[in-house]
Amino acid sequence: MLDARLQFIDPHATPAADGARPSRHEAEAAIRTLIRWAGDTPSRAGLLDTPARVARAYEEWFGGYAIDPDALLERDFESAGYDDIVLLRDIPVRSMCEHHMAAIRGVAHVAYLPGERVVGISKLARLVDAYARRLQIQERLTCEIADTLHRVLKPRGVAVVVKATHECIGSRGIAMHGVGMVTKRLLGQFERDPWRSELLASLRA
Ligand SMILES: Nc1nc2c(ncn2[C@@H]2O[C@H](COP(=O)(O)OP(=O)(O)OP(=O)(O)O)[C@@H](O)[C@H]2O)c(=O)[nH]1
Ligand SMILES: [Zn+2]
Repeated sequence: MLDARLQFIDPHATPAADGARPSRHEAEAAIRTLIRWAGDTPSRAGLLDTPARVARAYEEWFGGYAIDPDALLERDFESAGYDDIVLLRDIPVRSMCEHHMAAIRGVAHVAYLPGERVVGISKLARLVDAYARRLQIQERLTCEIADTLHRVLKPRGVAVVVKATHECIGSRGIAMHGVGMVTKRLLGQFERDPWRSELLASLRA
């Protein structure tokens, strides 16, 4: 099933840059190596199925590589005269930091100012998820969501705000739980007033 879903390879992700994609068998062997390196014994009963489980979990956490984000926005509709802000708030962000492969958790707010066309709101949430479920830094995640929506839908403006906490600073290193990071990208008419102020007011509301 996974291989079928992996037909799309994101040009920015270069997943095959270090060689062909390893087999599931190789992935599970790598997890056994990590278990041993952590200090445990992969052959003990409780860990026997763990490599397979972790591989399946990786298919979910990194399922974004199999999704073509542009294709998510293919089906659009006439905006029917609506010309004000469309804002989808509090879209869950479940990502992985590319430095430590640790969880990034938070929300994204995605807004656009329609031109001729609008998209189904679920597609905005799917777009966030497609880029989140990859190895990321928050800045790139924010830009990729905004730039794709801007390029494909061609609205008058796009704004993306991501608010997230990073497990890599919450549970290791500086170990400061609850520190939040906020990133935003404003494009087109959101770069200037009056829409910039309108947007920021909508986000505060
Ligand atoms: N800008 C940015 N930095 C991030 C993000 N996720 C994690 N980081 C940071 O990436 C940096 C990697 O720095 P390194 O010095 O190479 O790694 P490290 O030795 O593990 O750093 P410490 O976390 O300070 O212990 C750390 O400062 C992380 O806090 C992100 O989304 N954006
Ligand atoms: Zn990290």
